[in-house]
Amino acid sequence: MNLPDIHTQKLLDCLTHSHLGFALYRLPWTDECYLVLQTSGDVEQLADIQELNEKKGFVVAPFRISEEHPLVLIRPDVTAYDWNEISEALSSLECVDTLLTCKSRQNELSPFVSEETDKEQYTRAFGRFITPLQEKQFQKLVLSRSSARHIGDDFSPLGAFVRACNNYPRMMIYLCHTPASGTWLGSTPEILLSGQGKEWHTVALAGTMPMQDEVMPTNWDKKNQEEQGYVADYIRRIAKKFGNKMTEKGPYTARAGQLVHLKTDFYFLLKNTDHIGDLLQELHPTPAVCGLPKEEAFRFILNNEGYDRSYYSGFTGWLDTEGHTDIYVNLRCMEIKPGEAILYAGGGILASSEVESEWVETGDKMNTMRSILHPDFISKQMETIKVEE
Ligand SMILES: C=C(O[C@H]1C=CC=C(C(=O)O)[C@@H]1O)C(=O)O
Repeated sequence: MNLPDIHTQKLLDCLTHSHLGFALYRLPWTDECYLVLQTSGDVEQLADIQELNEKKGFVVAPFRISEEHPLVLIRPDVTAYDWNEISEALSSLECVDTLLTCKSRQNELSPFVSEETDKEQYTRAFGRFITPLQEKQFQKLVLSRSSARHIGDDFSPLGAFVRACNNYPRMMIYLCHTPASGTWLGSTPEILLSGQGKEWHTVALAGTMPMQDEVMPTNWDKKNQEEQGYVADYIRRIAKKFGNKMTEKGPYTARAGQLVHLKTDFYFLLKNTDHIGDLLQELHPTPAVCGLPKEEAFRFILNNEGYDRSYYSGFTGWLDTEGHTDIYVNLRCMEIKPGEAILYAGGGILASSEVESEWVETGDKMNTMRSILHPDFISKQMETIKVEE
């Protein structure tokens, strides 16, 4: 994907610190992106996921809905597809001149935390997670962490979005901003729910290995298979509850950037598209980001993980049950703030998990975003890490 013309680049970057809500997203294996923009009023904030029933717009849902992290819906006052349409749509906005003068607000940077301290905190959290797993209170728990990275004043969120599109053809890439949720950029491999009419699709994605010199490893150990099996059992049950004629493909090895995961696809005929919010409510948070049993794991994570997941491991994407819906789990993502980016990643923990390999895995997952942070990284990355296809 090329960058749009310079005026459009500037406008899209300005939108990330404006009072408007917008999302730019590109679906896997496509080369053009969509723009969804709400041109007036505050974005809608919903009290719970079920309120998404019969709604249309771009959804940004946190891991847990709170006053600080509301579930937001961007009303599609303007929608456009490809840079030509997007440029035209933006240029004809009434507020275009005001937009160009929008300055980003100053932000107090997160205190510097060394890699060592990060690891110590993670290790302590791992200790809190592994004990109840070994005592069989949980079958699985997902432990995650965040890490702040400095970004220069000249950082362009749009530039990073385009780099992500070019580096990760298999992923859904999005750049989204609302005053209520902040600015987020992600490159996610995990569909939560997509479809149109009666035909719908969801996946069970779990288990991780690094790519081996552009070759996909397929030697999945018992821990990874078990971890993905839990997710698949859960998704299968929900898909059967809300759908008919379910078919299943997998598990198979699927690439996501410089990682591979185990994936099962579930295709089904949705009984009632008016209840999409109910279905999302039951799917989220899946055991790929939370744990089992679900409610207990959700509470355990909130009380013991030791930090705020915010919108990481929530879900995001386009919702339109009269057209097409493409909603993804918010993984391999970062929040962009003035001067810094907060990167997030986690991994499934079972009683047999080991802290060192889990720590390394979260770092590998964070590299998905880290590698698009700096413009000069693009050439370095081309040399050292081949682009996916
Ligand atoms: C929780 C994340 O990934 C999930 C998706 C695929 C594989 C995962 C794993 O192997 O643990 C996780 O369940 C993340 O990227 O932060």
